[in-house]
Amino acid sequence: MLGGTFNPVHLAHLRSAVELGEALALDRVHMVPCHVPPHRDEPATSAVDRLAMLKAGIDGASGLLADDRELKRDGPSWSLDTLRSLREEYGPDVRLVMAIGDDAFERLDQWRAPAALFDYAHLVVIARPGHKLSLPEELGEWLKARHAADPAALFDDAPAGRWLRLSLPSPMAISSTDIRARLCAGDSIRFLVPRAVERYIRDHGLYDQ
Ligand SMILES: Nc1ncnc2c1ncn2[C@@H]1O[C@H](COP(=O)(O)OP(=O)(O)OP(=O)(O)O)[C@@H](O)[C@H]1O
Ligand SMILES: O=C(O)c1ccc[n+]([C@@H]2O[C@H](COP(=O)([O-])O)[C@@H](O)[C@H]2O)c1
Repeated sequence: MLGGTFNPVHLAHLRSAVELGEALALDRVHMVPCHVPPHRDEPATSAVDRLAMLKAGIDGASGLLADDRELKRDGPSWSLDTLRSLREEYGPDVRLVMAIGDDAFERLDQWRAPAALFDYAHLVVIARPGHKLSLPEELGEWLKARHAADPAALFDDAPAGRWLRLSLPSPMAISSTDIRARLCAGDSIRFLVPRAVERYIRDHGLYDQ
């Protein structure tokens, strides 16, 4: 599972999903747009538009799924509920992985029931270019016991419960914030998002361009 606000989805999200799947030999990657982001202001762009852009961006790519399960729940889109629902779908024995970028990982201690997340999935932290990972001391200490040295160790003994930081082959310094700023300024976003996402943004007049 790779969750996100995806406001809008960009090539680093999509490339990360593909490379994550390959690096860990995953059967599929559920890309899950949040309905109501738990720890940031509600985006001006609706969850329906963000999901539609994600679908357009994935464009049938093998192994990637645009997963709308958070849009079906009201209230904050807690990842704990999403993992619980994936675990129910796949059963107790399948290895589940939740992937998040460095920036999200640094704030894990502010998430809802962070320890309980590990009951449902492994956590993989994707190195984000231009970002030096810096964990609050207490969070770093707490995570030590759950650290896996490599992907083999991550999957060694249990379908959930450990974490690992991964540097993927094609890191990209792209962010949705930067894309929104470019659109606001009337600048090009060509080659930062898939062509179909660019078209959707234009056709729906999103981001005040
Ligand atoms: N360039 C990137 N490289 C690696 N991981 C990324 C990158 N951009 C986003 N992520 C990760 O993907 C997940 C979803 O990201 P999100 O939708 O918040 O995109 P974003 O570009 O960080 O958006 P914003 O700039 O609005 O915060 C998060 O876990 C985030 O850390
Ligand atoms: O469950 C939580 O408490 C929680 C708190 C902050 C973020 N998340 C999830 O982390 C993912 C990345 O968040 P964001 O804000 O970087 O798009 C996204 O799926 C969010 O729903 C989840």
